[in-house]
Amino acid sequence: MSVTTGAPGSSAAAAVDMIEQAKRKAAYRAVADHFNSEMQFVGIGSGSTIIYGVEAIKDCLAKNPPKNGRYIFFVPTGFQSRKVIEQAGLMPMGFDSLPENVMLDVAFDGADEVDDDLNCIKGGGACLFQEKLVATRAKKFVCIADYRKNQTRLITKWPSIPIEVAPIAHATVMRQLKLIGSIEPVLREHTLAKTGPVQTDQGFYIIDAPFKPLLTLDDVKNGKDGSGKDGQWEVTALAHKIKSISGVLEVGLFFGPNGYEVQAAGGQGGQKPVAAYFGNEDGSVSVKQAQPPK
Ligand SMILES: O=C(CO)[C@H](O)[C@H](O)COP(=O)(O)O
Repeated sequence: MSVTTGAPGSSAAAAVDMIEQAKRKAAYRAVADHFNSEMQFVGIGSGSTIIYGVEAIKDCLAKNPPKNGRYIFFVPTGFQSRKVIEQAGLMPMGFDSLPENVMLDVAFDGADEVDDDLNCIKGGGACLFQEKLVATRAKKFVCIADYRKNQTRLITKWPSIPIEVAPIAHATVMRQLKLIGSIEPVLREHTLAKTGPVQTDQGFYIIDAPFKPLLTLDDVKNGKDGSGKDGQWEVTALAHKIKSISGVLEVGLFFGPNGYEVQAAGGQGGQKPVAAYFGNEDGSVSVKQAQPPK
């Protein structure tokens, strides 16, 4: 997760402040549209933007508390997310404590980039595996971000795909990624006091794998070749290809049918969001959303 700072009063500080306001605006709109105090189980993602999502939920609950002293359980996607839930005075529940057959009413999370089909890159904060577990356990998965993440295609501004790998396999996975067209994948390392590879909540490593900008299904329908020839991939094809490499626990591409579509087909959950909210520089919020069920 990169954080830009600047001296108070400087133009860099004003830019940071504007981005933070954009995240907060998006979070409040997303929560107003998709959360209510009658819900029972809610997923909470990781990163800097979700902090505003939890703030918005807390504000909503202060105005409309659950009736009859009922609790809402908030399911985190990792250590940071659990801390955010606890610090807000909300009730955390571990993913593995969810009763069988229970779906989350909604899951909110940030994103590193979202395309026009609502495919996402996630994992900038090294939490992709648990984020995918939670997203696919939700009736609806909702992303919150600022305008920088809103792009037509993935790998437009965000440079690479985070991939969570078993430490013992990281070198062999990097080699495989190069063979399928990744341009110089890197093992993510600490940049501050500690040296060595970043470890996820599972004790795994993260490889950041750059690719050419990814094609959407519309691009393919319009005749473009997304099969990986010359390193040019369509999102779903690339996600399956990376996931099939031995040693990969999870790929930071959230793709395929969304929760509405999966449920309409008789299944549960979907890893693609049903809606993504982007706070803009001018204070407005843009929404990309899937058609809800009739
Ligand atoms: O996927 C994630 C963590 O692994 C985050 O949700 C994503 O990186 C967005 O973070 P931020 O809200 O700080 O921009």
